[in-house]
Amino acid sequence: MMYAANLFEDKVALVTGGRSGIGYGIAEALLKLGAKVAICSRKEAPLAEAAEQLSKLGPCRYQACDIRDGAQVERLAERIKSEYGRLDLLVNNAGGQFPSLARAISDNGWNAVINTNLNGTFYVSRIMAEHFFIPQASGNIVNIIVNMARGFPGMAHTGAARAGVENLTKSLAQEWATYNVRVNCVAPGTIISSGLHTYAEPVKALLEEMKADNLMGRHGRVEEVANAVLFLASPLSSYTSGTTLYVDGLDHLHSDRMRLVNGVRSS
Ligand SMILES: CCCCC/C=C/C(=O)SCCNC(=O)CCNC(=O)[C@H](O)C(C)(C)COP(=O)(O)OP(=O)(O)OC[C@H]1O[C@@H](n2cnc3c(N)ncnc32)[C@H](O)[C@@H]1OP(=O)(O)O
Ligand SMILES: NC(=O)C1=CN([C@@H]2O[C@H](COP(=O)(O)OP(=O)(O)OC[C@H]3O[C@@H](n4cnc5c(N)ncnc54)[C@H](OP(=O)(O)O)[C@@H]3O)[C@@H](O)[C@H]2O)C=CC1
Repeated sequence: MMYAANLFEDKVALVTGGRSGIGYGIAEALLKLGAKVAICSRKEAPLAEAAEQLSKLGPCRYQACDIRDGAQVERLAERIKSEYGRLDLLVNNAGGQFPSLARAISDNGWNAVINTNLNGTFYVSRIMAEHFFIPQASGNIVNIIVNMARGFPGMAHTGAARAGVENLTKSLAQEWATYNVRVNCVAPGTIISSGLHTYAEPVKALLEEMKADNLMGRHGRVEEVANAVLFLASPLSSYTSGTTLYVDGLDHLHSDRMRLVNGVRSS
């Protein structure tokens, strides 16, 4: 860890989807640098277990919350207010999707992915801004999206949702600059994390081919995504807002995304 050990001392951060994978890694990194952290996700038991582990590093509270439900997000904001009294950083990490050809995505499947990745991100951002960032006249939002720079064949729903988040980021960054709130995205490529375990064969088998395609010859690590978040969350990036930082070993410039379509076709 090369950032100053007290970089986030006295800062409070909310990491959605913080019970697993990339979100857990981000929460861990923030705690190591002195932050107080809250994590949320839908499944209470693994969330409580994650919070117990993370609490060994520093204060970590949890609350079950489906980011698609504004009322649950409001209750989460109230809880953060009563536990910590303020919020300095929101990491919109919760998200996901399933591989499918576009023509096979049901209306319900489409809506589930849009609601999770786009609507959920908006609800949490607006509610945390109203409760904390705007009254405090300070705040920071980092949205975890995905590399979809050249579209996302095989996961068109999430490509559309994440493109929406990227554009939302540009809008909120401008509207909320006056309140001293910065908003940025981190766009991971393929990262070795619990998220990848959710995919069935033969999509899983594609991961090796995708690794071979990558110009750095490997997949990314959770810590590499967390480090990008730390930079955007910190004063080291104080003049940066409305941008996207790729953590993808160049996949946004060079990758064969159609591999996924071929994998889904043969499944
Ligand atoms: C291959 C390399 C890619 C690298 C880049 C990206 C990597 C990652 O993002 S890894 C992170 C992955 N983690 C996750 O995706 C976990 C979270 N995902 C989910 O929770 C679900 O996928 C969700 C987003 C769809 C939300 O789930 P939920 O609301 O609980 O959905 P339901 O089970 O109620 O289903 C709603 C609707 O969606 C259809 N559906 C769900 N899963 C699939 C599937 N695997 N295949 C096809 N359709 C699916 C489901 O059938 C429902 O539709 P209807 O049947 O029409 O009612
Ligand atoms: N791993 C990778 O290669 C990449 C991942 N990403 C993105 O990074 C983020 C984290 O991925 P990763 O850690 O790998 O995957 P995980 O599946 O481990 O993490 C997803 C997290 O989001 C939570 N979550 C999902 N839906 C909701 C919801 N509606 N409300 C609240 N929480 C929710 C899940 O918890 P619960 O089920 O309890 O709700 C889980 O903790 C995701 O947005 C993912 O799409 C982007 C690019 C690449």
